[in-house]
Amino acid sequence: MTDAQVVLSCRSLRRDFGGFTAVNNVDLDVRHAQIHALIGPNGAGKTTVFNLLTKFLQPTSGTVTLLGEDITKTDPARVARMGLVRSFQISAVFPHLSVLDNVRVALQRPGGLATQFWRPLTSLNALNAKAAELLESVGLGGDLATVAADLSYGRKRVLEIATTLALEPKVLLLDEPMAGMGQEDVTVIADLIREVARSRAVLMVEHNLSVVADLCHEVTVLQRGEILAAGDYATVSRDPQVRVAYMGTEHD
Ligand SMILES: Nc1ncnc2c1ncn2[C@@H]1O[C@H](COP(=O)(O)OP(=O)(O)OP(=O)(O)O)[C@@H](O)[C@H]1O
Repeated sequence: MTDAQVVLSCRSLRRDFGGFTAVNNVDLDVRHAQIHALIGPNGAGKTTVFNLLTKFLQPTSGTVTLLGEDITKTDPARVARMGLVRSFQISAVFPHLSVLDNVRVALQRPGGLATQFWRPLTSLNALNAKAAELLESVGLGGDLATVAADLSYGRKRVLEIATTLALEPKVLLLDEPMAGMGQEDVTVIADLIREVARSRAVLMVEHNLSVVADLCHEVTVLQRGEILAAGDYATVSRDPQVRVAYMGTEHD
């Protein structure tokens, strides 16, 4: 479909839980500067695939490759340091810290831009400029002193994405970034994801199909742990099997 560089891929990925196969024979190619959606009904295996790619779960069989390196047996911390970063939901934000402090903390995490733990506390101020710049770039420049808990739901999500950007991901995995949002916030987050994906790959699980249609270059549909269809949204949404999986019918 495109020649863009593949930065994250898996082949024949499988994960069994006891006698139950949650993910089977999954091949994915996630490309630089593209947004790739992983969709499918509840229980299709999306979260398990995310866990396998980030190495929170070990595959039963198959391989995972990041930036040309086989990471099938690599531990999750190293995978994160290599640039595969997963954005968790809003709980990842410290509610009682200011917006600026949330990003300063993120900048100091292992893999963040600044990891000089041995420096005195006052040197944290040196991070202010970097944190402010990052927050400016995501549209939170006017909220540096706001306590995170006081942000609107949508802006909390923007902050949460900003804290993951502090880790300078090469591949960003987003788990239902639009969950629980009204249309106004969906538009803000969609614009942010589009911007973020200009310089990195994004793989996202998303239930909102109009967001997927609008935002994603490539769509992989999972059902019962296996790939049902893959391609651009127009192709995938025309697929009779996908229509049955989503709507229980092939008809409009
Ligand atoms: N640790 C586990 N032990 C046993 N079964 C599991 C485990 N984790 C997931 N499963 C099963 O694997 C299947 C896929 O689950 P998964 O959470 O990956 O689906 P999903 O597509 O993310 O679903 P949802 O959209 O509801 O979040 C489900 O049937 C689930 O019950």
